[in-house]
Amino acid sequence: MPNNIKVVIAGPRGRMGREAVKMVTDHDGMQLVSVIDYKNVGQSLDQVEGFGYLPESISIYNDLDICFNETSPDVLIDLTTPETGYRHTKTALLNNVRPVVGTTGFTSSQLDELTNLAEERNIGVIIAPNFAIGAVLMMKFSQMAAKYFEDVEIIEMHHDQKLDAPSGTAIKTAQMIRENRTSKKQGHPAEEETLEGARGADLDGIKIHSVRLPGLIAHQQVLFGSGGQLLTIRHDSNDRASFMSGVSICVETVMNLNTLVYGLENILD
Ligand SMILES: NC(=O)C1=CN([C@@H]2O[C@H](COP(=O)(O)OP(=O)(O)OC[C@H]3O[C@@H](n4cnc5c(N)ncnc54)[C@H](O)[C@@H]3O)[C@@H](O)[C@H]2O)C=CC1
Ligand SMILES: O=C(O)C1=N[C@H](C(=O)O)C[C@H](O)C1
Repeated sequence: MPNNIKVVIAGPRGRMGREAVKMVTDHDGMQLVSVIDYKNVGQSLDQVEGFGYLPESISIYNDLDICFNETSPDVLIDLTTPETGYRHTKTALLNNVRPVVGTTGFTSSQLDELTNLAEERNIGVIIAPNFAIGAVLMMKFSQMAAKYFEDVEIIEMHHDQKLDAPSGTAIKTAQMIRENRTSKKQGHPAEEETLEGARGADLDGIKIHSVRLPGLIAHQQVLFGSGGQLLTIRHDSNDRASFMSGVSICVETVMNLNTLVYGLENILD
């Protein structure tokens, strides 16, 4: 396949952004046409530390409208922060650039607003809280298990530089489990927290516990319990390369969408 999908990446110096720059640069069917950052604006990415391997110059922009106008990307990959990612996604839609969003931490009203905007503009968007295929399977297996186990708690564990809690993956997992589970308040009916937060966050009765420690990357376990048995479904991303095949699938798929898709599981066969 020739270099036919033109891609811009927001957040290229980040942990995920650096992997995405490599993935797009190495991909025969994609061309990195520009990046969005607030540092080194007007310079070329190959002059920035860690990007000396790039074979050609890639302009760094801060203003999205100018970037889109001058480099005509088809797809924006956003790997930034919740506030910036939301703003970028909206601007991309208004410029007919298709967003593939890995950034987590959007509120449900922001997701609703972006869904409506995509529909109005008749343009595809993929928002994927987790691009790792193994994580998608963990979520799907958990959704299956929820038919048989009504008591479940989620423990997500991430590196200590993560901004949002709970993780986007944990929220998506709970939402998928909720589809197969009768709403239930778990634990003892009279249980009380003697230390606030001890029982974790609550999504329709599903408890979510967030761990943040140096040394971790991205891990989650979903625990299902019933009389005399415990089922644990666990996924570990030990390297951010684990997310890149999912990013690549999303970039290719978003070219043929005209609505917003929330979750990689919705586009995998
Ligand atoms: N969907 C998925 O599979 C995954 C999603 N993530 C999410 O991706 C996002 C990024 O994660 P990391 O790379 O670990 O974070 P990071 O902190 O390493 O990178 C974020 C980057 O965004 C840049 N940035 C912030 N504001 C900006 C702006 N206004 N314009 C341009 N760039 C800006 C920062 O300079 C930084 O380089 C997070 O929301 C995280 O939760 C992370 C891993 C996997
Ligand atoms: O910030 C991260 O690192 C990750 N964020 C995503 C999330 O919030 O679920 C995906 C993955 O867990 C890594």
